[in-house]
Amino acid sequence: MTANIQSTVAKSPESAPSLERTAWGLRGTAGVTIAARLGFEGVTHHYGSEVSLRGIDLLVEPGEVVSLLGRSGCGKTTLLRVTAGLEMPSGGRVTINGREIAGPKTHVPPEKRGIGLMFQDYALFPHMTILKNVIYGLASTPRAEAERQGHRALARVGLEGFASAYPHELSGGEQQRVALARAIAPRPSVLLMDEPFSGLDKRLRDHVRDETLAIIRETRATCIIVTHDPEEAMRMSDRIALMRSGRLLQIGTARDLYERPIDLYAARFFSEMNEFNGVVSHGGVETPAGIVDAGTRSEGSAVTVGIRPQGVRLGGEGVPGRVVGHRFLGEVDLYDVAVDGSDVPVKVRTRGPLPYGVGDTVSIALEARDVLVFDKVSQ
Ligand SMILES: Nc1ncnc2c1ncn2[C@@H]1O[C@H](COP(=O)(O)OP(=O)(O)OP(=O)(O)O)[C@@H](O)[C@H]1O
Repeated sequence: MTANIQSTVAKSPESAPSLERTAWGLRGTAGVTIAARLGFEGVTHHYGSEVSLRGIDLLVEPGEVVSLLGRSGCGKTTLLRVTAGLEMPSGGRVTINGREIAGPKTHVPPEKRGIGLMFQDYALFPHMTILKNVIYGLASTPRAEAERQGHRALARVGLEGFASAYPHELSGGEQQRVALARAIAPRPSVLLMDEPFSGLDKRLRDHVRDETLAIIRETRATCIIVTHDPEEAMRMSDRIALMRSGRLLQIGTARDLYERPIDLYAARFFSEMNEFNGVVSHGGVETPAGIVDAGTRSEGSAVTVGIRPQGVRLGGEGVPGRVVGHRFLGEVDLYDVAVDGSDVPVKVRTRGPLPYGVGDTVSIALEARDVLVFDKVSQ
């Protein structure tokens, strides 16, 4: 299900102007909802004997967009499914505006939660027209009104000309837009999106993300987006909830998580790292890349120092090394610099190439803001 602009145009039904197929609808025309506060208190979940959620506490403010970020299997989708009512929590509770929708004795059915869902595979019904797909969640609304809302949602995603088409006639990108229109048509107060962009061609993805975010903001829905892509999380959300092994490891703004990651695992999520173990001595830690400030770590404690490759400068004063690798990556260049005391070369990321080649002697120096010191980790 790859989507690209060419296939988009090629598949246009004759009745529809092909140019419109890449343009989204007018901004400000998505239906507005009353945003809700979504709460999780000690939410746990098991699949049989396997624990998938281990006590999730999280409050998502009305109209806030929060990304659930984490590696495969950490429980992101399960938390979304518990919220939607597709899974029952084993413990804890989920609330909307303080009202319990899932708890030890409560299970509000999915269709009564006022929640819009968008799945990774879009989950469109192949035998239904696009309009029927979009108004699927409006079963209790009078038909004419449901169709009016459906057309409006389709217009907002720029697909009003495709109401009577079928999903297979649309590209992946267009199907994504239909899924979005379906999710917003009932004006849900909470919108849940599970990897909504993962099926899209990379060239389309940024544009689709921006348009989708504009629609989310317009609807004012409270939104949770599941992703395993840190850049996507940073781009899309007000706050990021980083998950690991069924737990919320850290929650904060993109800047919080990038600048003050709670541990090395969190730091690794947002950047490649040069990592060295060391011991705090006289307020500093000696590493093969230079001495770094130990911050508040106590004297004699074992630490792991993480250094972002973009925080290593080449040239000038610093620790001597030798360039053992150089790759051109377009916007940046990546150098590998061998230094005494480390079997692994120091990775250095520069904006554009520098006048050094493999075999050259260089010196390296560290930018303090790209140096992070954590308790020593074994892995
Ligand atoms: N239907 C199921 N039956 C049994 N175990 C499951 C089921 N669904 C998920 N799991 C397990 O529960 C854990 C959490 O899965 P979940 O799908 O929530 O993670 P995720 O972070 O969304 O992963 P992904 O990014 O791969 O979708 C994993 O260990 C997974 O193997």
